Amino acid sequence: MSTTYRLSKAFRRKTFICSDCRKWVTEVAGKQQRRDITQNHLRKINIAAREWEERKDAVETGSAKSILDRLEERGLVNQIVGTREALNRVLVESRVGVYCGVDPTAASLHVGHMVPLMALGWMYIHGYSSTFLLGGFTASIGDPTDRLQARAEKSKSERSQNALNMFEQLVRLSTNIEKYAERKGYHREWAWRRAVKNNQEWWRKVTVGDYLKRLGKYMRIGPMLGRDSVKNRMQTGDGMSYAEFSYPLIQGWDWWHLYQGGTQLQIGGADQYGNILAGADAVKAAMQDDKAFQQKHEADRKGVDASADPMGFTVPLLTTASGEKFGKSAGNAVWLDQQLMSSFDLYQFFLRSSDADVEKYMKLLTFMPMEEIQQTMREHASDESQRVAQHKLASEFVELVHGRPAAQQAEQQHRQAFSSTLTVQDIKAQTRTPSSTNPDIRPDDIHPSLNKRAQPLTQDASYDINIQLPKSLVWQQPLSRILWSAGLAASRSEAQRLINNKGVYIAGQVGKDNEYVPIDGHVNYVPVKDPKWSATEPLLIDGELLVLRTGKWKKKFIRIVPDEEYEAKGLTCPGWKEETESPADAMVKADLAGEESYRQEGQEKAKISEQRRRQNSTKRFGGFGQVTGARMGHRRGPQERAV
Ligand SMILES: N[C@@H](Cc1ccc(O)cc1)C(=O)O
Repeated sequence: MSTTYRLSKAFRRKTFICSDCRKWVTEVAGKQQRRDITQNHLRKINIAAREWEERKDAVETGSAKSILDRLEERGLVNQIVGTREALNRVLVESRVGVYCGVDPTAASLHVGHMVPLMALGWMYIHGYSSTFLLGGFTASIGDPTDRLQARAEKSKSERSQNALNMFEQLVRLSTNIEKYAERKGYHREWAWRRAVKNNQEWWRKVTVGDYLKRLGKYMRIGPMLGRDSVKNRMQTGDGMSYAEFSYPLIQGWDWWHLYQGGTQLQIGGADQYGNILAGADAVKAAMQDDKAFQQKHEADRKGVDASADPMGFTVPLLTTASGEKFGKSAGNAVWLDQQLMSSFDLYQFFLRSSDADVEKYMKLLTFMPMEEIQQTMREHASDESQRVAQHKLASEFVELVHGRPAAQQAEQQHRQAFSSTLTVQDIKAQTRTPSSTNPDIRPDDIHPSLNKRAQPLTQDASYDINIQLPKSLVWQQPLSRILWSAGLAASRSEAQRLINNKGVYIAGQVGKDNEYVPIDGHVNYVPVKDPKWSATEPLLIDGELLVLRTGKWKKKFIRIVPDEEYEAKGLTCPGWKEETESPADAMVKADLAGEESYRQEGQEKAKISEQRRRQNSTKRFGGFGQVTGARMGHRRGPQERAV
């Protein structure tokens, strides 16, 4: 038997066609499976190989840009592991595989994750076989990169819930990337390959013996000890567990696993340079150890001009023009899950981008061609108040992550709610009829809300500007409580802070005697000045409609319904019945608390070791109860108990 045709000069897979029996042979762990091959399939392989050659020629003769040039021009490349020349060569030469991993440390991806995933998306739509990897196993160890303290241990059920959510999200995202690219003129080709994997799949089977013999044996601890994350932990942080110390090798093993199927490249966030570098060494070591693989690999690569070394690159950290970490809006993480952040809110988040940032975000976070971005910026410059570029960015991004119907709906709602000619009549119409007037929107396009926040009027939009609340939660209730129930604040205390800071507005007008009166024509907002103010009823439009705004952008049109009706509809919201804070709110809070402590770490190095010493001694005296007590206190303060 000999191999006459290999798909894998381009793909480098262990799949080939047997010259004797003319069948597909797939080799898995030394075992061969044979399948019939159709002429049609052969033809497709030939076409794909020819197209690749043509593209390669075009790049080599300078008539087309290489993928690396394209990524760089959009600002998607930060540091390269390996040399730029070698990386460019590899990418021009063959359809190498590429992967990017994400650890499910929360229930949802957030905006910051999107930068490396966009780089992966670009590679996918240029024909490189792409793996979206979920670090189900690695998350249980916790990447110690740039952290002075180990991540808080999560329960097994929380970990698996997070992994399930995020896996599903990655599947949806990879499909959306394809759909979105289609609209941008990148039509799916037969040779495009994408996969979503969970590293649990192989870690379940790896034995300690395998790991130590095939990888551990070759890795020197000198360079590993020299990494900043390790040094900082040893000197000023909490010390480091053996598992965390091994994290880069474990990530490296993932790469080795994928490398055997042709994944030569890894992409990561800005902080992943060290892990990718260590991973490249690990792959080389494991390859040296596996003589059989090496021989087969070399045979497969005959005629390929480029290096077979594992390579990679990192993308830049997403920041605002003023240098802040992007992805936290008014203290909240910008989640991509519609159950945690509605399309409307996500749209709004991007609508708030500054003029100095918007172009950069379009390059990093959309598939808009460069010419379209420039054209949009020119239009934007002619009247910045229209926020043309921000609207464009928002609608492109929402389309990418939530799909086109959701983006269209969010845009429509925004344009309406923020138009200067908005009238009470408009709001009444909007809250009475289903908010999705767009015929393209089907319930399947927008997945239903499972979360406990205020529910929308219709089933086919998750969170939106129109909500209903039961009368008992509004009537004679403090405004802070209404804000919380309406989803405008993550807790009652946060709501109270907003009111104290004069960040809450209510649709109405101030009458002759300085009293509030409801509006009836154009919508006007008055700031709530009195922190204890609770006189909401006189401001209800027609006795049933309340319009609230927090800050400049967040609005809710609230229709008040009898409690029985609210209950009959199966609706729920914070404060309703036994509901306390929703899981989503609790998550936002936990994340904020985490972020806050992370931010302070830099300044508090000395304090941390002091704290550790104190904690140790408390533990010795049975201080666990205290720790738990403090946590519970954080979740629900005394003033937040049910009234
Ligand atoms: N360590 C990566 C996630 C990751 C996990 C496993 C991998 O193989 C690759 C990447 C991060 O924290 O962002």
